Amino acid sequence: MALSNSAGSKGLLQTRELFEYVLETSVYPREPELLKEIRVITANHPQSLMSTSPDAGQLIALLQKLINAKNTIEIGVFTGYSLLLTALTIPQDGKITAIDMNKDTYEMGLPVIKKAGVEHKINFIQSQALSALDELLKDDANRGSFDFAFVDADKVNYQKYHERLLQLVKVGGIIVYDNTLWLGTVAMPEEFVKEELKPTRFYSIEFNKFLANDDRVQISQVPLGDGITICWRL
Ligand SMILES: C[S@@+](CC[C@H](N)C(=O)[O-])C[C@H]1O[C@@H](n2cnc3c(N)ncnc32)[C@H](O)[C@@H]1O
Ligand SMILES: O=c1cc(-c2ccc(O)cc2)oc2c(O)c(O)ccc12
Repeated sequence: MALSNSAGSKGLLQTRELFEYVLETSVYPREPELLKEIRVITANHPQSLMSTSPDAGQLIALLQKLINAKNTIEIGVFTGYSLLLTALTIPQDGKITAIDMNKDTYEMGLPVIKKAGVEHKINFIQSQALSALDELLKDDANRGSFDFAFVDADKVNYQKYHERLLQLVKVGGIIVYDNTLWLGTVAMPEEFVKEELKPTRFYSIEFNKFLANDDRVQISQVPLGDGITICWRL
């Protein structure tokens, strides 16, 4: 099924044909049916573009499998594409702490999550992410307890999330940040960038430089979806 949040564009690849080739050849044939359902539901939302792209999602699931992720955290749920992806990937007794200030969008995808039989793995916290993370940090049992974190929310706060996640994610765990290439604008001269994209472009450039110099993590920035940066906690 070709419907996607980003099939109307070429992602970050050279041509739309090449992007569609990757999706049609390697991504959609392996995408679970219920994730496709979340994409269909999300397509009706005016901000459907925000959904994690299936090609990036496929790599995220692979990373989770590789490290046997069991206890995970997600900042930025929206309608639940990345949430369901994680819920389908981790084991039956795995847990996801899923944080979003908007519960209405989470509830759009919830029937599909229930149909998948994975709701029991999810602790949805409706909150500003910073305060939710600070709350988690108050309990010493949470420190170093998470195997995997996925961050896909307000880019202005990524550095603040990073400092907190470094305390919550165990050594050997992984933190993935979405949108680190911000629609390709991080490498465009500022005068060519649409006004509404400029603030996030600025924060993304600063965050990318920060991560490049952070020796608490080993990183790889991957041009899938809108750019994801994988951080391995050292
Ligand atoms: C890009 S969408 C997440 C997409 C999601 N990962 C998916 O696969 O569909 C960003 C989400 O972050 C949430 N968000 C933005 N800023 C936030 C904040 N400061 N605290 C909590 N949630 C926030 C928004 O409500 C929105 O649902
Ligand atoms: O406006 C966007 C677009 C995206 C986006 C673009 C291309 C992809 O392959 C994936 C995602 O992501 C966004 C996002 O995460 C956000 O918080 C706000 C806006 C957008």
